[in-house]
Amino acid sequence: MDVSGLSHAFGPRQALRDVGFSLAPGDFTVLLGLNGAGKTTLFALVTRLYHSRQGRIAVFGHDIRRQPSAALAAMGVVFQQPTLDLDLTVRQNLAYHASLHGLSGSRARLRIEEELERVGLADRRDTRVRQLSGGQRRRVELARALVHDPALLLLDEPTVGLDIESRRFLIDHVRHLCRSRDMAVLWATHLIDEADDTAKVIVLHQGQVLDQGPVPQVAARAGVPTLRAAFDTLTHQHQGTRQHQGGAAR
Ligand SMILES: Nc1ncnc2c1ncn2[C@@H]1O[C@H](COP(=O)(O)OP(=O)(O)OP(=O)(O)O)[C@@H](O)[C@H]1O
Repeated sequence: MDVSGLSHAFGPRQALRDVGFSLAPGDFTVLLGLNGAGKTTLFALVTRLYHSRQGRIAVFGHDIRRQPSAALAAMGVVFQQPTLDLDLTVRQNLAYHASLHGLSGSRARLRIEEELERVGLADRRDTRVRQLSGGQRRRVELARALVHDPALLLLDEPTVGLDIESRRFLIDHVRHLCRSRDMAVLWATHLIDEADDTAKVIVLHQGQVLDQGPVPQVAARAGVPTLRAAFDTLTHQHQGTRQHQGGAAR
């Protein structure tokens, strides 16, 4: 996926400013930012919930404005807010999604079984979602996002509200998928420890990308040993620059 020059404002509030990055197949990239950094706005633009007026978004060659169907077909999304129908069974939720993506009959059944098997929920296929735990629901959402075999997986704060075990399962599973399917993953979070040294990171703060790249490189550029320290350094520097600019303008 290639994003360049992306900006978005809600009235006078600038939520994103000139954001750019690229994701290659097999990349596990953490979009790291505090609450309000602009992560959800970015997801909304990439998934066409909002329209981008400034900038370009292309999903493996498909421009989101000119070829929206092809671009959306190439991505799977786990939104921040749960979006399963609680009164439908696990399988019904996935079947509905599969048919939206043009999968039906035996192909859909096969793909649903494969993904439920992978997240360890094949034996809950006929259970209503309402009866599942929070961690299990998240796993169903992940299976659903993958049913149509996307080349790009987007997850917005996927571990919020999960216990340690469910969180570990989700991270390990997604990292494994990334490697085994050569899938590009964008994992948005405010939890720094979800980006280990083998991940790439995009540090998003107050709508701007402050730095991006492999975690060790981002830390080295900031002149500190860890991503946590790099995040603090970058955000403090940014704060300083803004205050300086504000002062100069007055
Ligand atoms: N619909 C909206 N109308 C006005 N302002 C908005 C709207 N949605 C987001 N914002 C503002 O845009 C900025 C970015 O918000 P966004 O939700 O994208 O951040 P975030 O990084 O996803 O944070 P969180 O994890 O809390 O959702 C914030 O200042 C927020 O208040």
